[in-house]
Amino acid sequence: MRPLYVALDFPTFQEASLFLEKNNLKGVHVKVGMELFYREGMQAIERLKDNGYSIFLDLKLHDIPNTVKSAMRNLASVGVDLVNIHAAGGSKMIAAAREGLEIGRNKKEPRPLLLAVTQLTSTDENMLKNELGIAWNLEETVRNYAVLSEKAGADGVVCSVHEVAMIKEACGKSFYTCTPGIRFEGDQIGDQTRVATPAYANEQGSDAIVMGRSITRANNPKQQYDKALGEWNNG
Ligand SMILES: O=C(O)c1cc(=O)[nH]c(=O)n1[C@@H]1O[C@H](COP(=O)(O)O)[C@@H](O)[C@H]1O
Repeated sequence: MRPLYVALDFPTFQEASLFLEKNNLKGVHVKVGMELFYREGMQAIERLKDNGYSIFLDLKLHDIPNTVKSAMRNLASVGVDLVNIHAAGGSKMIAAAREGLEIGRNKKEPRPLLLAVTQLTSTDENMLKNELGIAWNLEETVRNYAVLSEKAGADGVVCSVHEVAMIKEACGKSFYTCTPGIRFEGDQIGDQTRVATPAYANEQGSDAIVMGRSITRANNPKQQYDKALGEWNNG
């Protein structure tokens, strides 16, 4: 079954684990991002792993190749499912990230998959053109970054659901697509712009979805999680 990663965007490990326990979400797939990691560090990852969680470690590395390689070597040892970088770091940085992962991986476990963020799901056409100064349109930018990432050794990308089919066509069916920006019909979209429902992600063939606030900030998170899982698995 393809995973639904719940984004544990909480300020402390205590709040994150209380959330999982209180809502009977023990053992689900989770994503740890900057908010939690910058406070709790690798200990949080190790504790989640000890408790049987599958983890997407979302730190979106973007630096010179040598620094990214060394950082990835350290991150790899803990044995998470997925790690990510920004494709905008370029092909040398992406290749260095892959090298770091190969060197640092725990040989008893599968190597974490390396995903490159194409364009954040909060970015829209206007921002791309008028703030980032990118001449391609959004679709072309995402496609070009995906192709660049694939050639440089990434296992897949983070993108919006709307770009999955195009990326699979350009990079091959097995190139992994992880899609955040997931909302239920009628939800507040907040700071996201390229959003889609879990059902549409299923229809478009995403390999994994990431869902945060529509579950974590809901009145009944467990009910929303079950609803998302139902849509995601059955369309
Ligand atoms: O790499 C990511 O996880 C990511 C990439 C992206 O383009 N957009 C995006 O929203 N994310 C992450 O996915 C989560 C989405 O959270 P919600 O908008 O609350 O569902 C956040 O933790 C983001 O950091």
